[in-house]
Amino acid sequence: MSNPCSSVVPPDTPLEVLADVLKKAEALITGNDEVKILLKKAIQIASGLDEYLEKTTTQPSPALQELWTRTRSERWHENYEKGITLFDLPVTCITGHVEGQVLRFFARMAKAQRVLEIGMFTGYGALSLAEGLPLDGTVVACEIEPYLEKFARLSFDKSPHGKKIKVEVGGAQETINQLANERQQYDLIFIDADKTGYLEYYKTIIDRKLLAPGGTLVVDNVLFKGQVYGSEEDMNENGKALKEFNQFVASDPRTEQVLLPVRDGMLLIQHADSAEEVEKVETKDDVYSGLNGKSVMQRLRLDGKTALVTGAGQGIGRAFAHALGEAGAQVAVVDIDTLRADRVRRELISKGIKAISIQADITNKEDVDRMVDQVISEWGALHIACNNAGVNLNSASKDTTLEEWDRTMNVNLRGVFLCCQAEGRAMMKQGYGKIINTASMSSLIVPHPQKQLSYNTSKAGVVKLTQTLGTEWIDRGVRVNAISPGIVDTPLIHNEALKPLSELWLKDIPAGRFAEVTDLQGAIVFLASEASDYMTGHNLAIEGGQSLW
Ligand SMILES: C[S@@+](CC[C@H](N)C(=O)[O-])C[C@H]1O[C@@H](n2cnc3c(N)ncnc32)[C@H](O)[C@@H]1O
Repeated sequence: MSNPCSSVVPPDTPLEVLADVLKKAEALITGNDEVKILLKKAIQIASGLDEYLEKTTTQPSPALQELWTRTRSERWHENYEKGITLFDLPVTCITGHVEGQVLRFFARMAKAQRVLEIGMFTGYGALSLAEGLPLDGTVVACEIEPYLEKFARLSFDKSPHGKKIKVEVGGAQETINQLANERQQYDLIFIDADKTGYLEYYKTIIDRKLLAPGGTLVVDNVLFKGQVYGSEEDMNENGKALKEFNQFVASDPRTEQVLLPVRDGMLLIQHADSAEEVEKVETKDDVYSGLNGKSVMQRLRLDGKTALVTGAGQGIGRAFAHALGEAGAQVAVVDIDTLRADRVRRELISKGIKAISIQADITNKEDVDRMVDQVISEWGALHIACNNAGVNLNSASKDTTLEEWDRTMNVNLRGVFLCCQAEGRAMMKQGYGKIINTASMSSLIVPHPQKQLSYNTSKAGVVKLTQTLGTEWIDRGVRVNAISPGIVDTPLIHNEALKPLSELWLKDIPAGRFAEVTDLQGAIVFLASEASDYMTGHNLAIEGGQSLW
């Protein structure tokens, strides 16, 4: 990938301007060989740096490369003449490879969740920022040109990170006023729109607290091709605006800043008052500073953790696998059905989550041991285990066959015991682990009018097993808890035989609807995270209030 600001397009950074000036001087010199040699050397150093940075920086993702190529080959001037764009946009607008990578690093280093970009153009910066965010991160990108939203979206749709980007079409000042009215806050803000608007953007961001505490504001083009420190005569309107902007920020006691000479200059700004405010605070305990320095949201993250979920090929297990992965864990998708497990594994990989699939029958001890061994040999540890696989067979108790009873107990109770035992042994060796068993609301009430003695009994057994293990293993660092879902809208309840019961069930649910598998995702992340470390043996019912009626 080459620089858009090379020979084809006018110089766009102080270095490019310098190289250009030196080349012009070289062309004018006649005779004096010594001066020529010195000029050549100066040209080499000035014009070689950007290219060297391009080469030594990690190459962009395929989606960014494609976006770059499309941006370069678009006929921007013609678009303007035909009225497709409101303004005559120069191709040098694009952030580009090195700066894009810097933005990606900033997003990662700041552990940013929420990013605001003012001035998107074709989306190179927005996509670079999105690539640096966790799966649940968001970039709001402001852009005045409606055409650019469509242009950028084509490339965003080809990237797994594109869906993190929301484009706000319109004047950026109006958009950020609206965001401030909504009391939105961002961990990272990138200003890269009309230069004469910078000061107002800055004032709105700082005065109206759009920048979250501890957040960073990054402002692009603050050197403006060297004009801000060059002679007044060479300054155009934008150069003047940026000089004034830089002076204002430098003398603002509310912020501190550093100017990095990356390409056309990137100014990093943070709130300065935090150090003084912190001094004034009397109680600086774990509540104030966060346990081990981590905020509660950071303690809910599962980065670096490894997890397995049984019955993850569909329904609740699949939702658990996605939730754990979105929170940062690497996930082993376990199912008796290889194809289903692999399908979910591929879903996770497509979202950038590290995942493997394991075929295992949880009623078979060898399979269960192999499942745990495989996770540990793949990732070195097992931190989180969700024992979710189960069956639901129904019959009036007087007619319940021994086969139904045995099958239900075999999968729902014996299988969960086998899993807990193998997982608990591995976790106790590590001194830390989280086991979450899927029980059921039927461990608390007797759902009706369907008859399901063996199911209810097995799930009550899962709760007692959870309580017993939860108290037995807590001093070895292993927490065992259960989630008891109410009636979940999974393929299981769309079974013809169960359909007539739906209306009756709905009358019993204060929430007035069945649970969606997504209703359970917050709970699984919480129970898997260190935020719930003091909870053990608990049965967490998520049933829209059904067990209370
Ligand atoms: C330098 S380009 C942005 C480059 C972009 N950050 C990137 O990563 O490639 C500036 C963009 O700001 C947009 N813009 C200019 N004035 C604006 C305004 N008042 N509100 C919103 N967008 C504006 C322009 O249409 C242009 O696309």
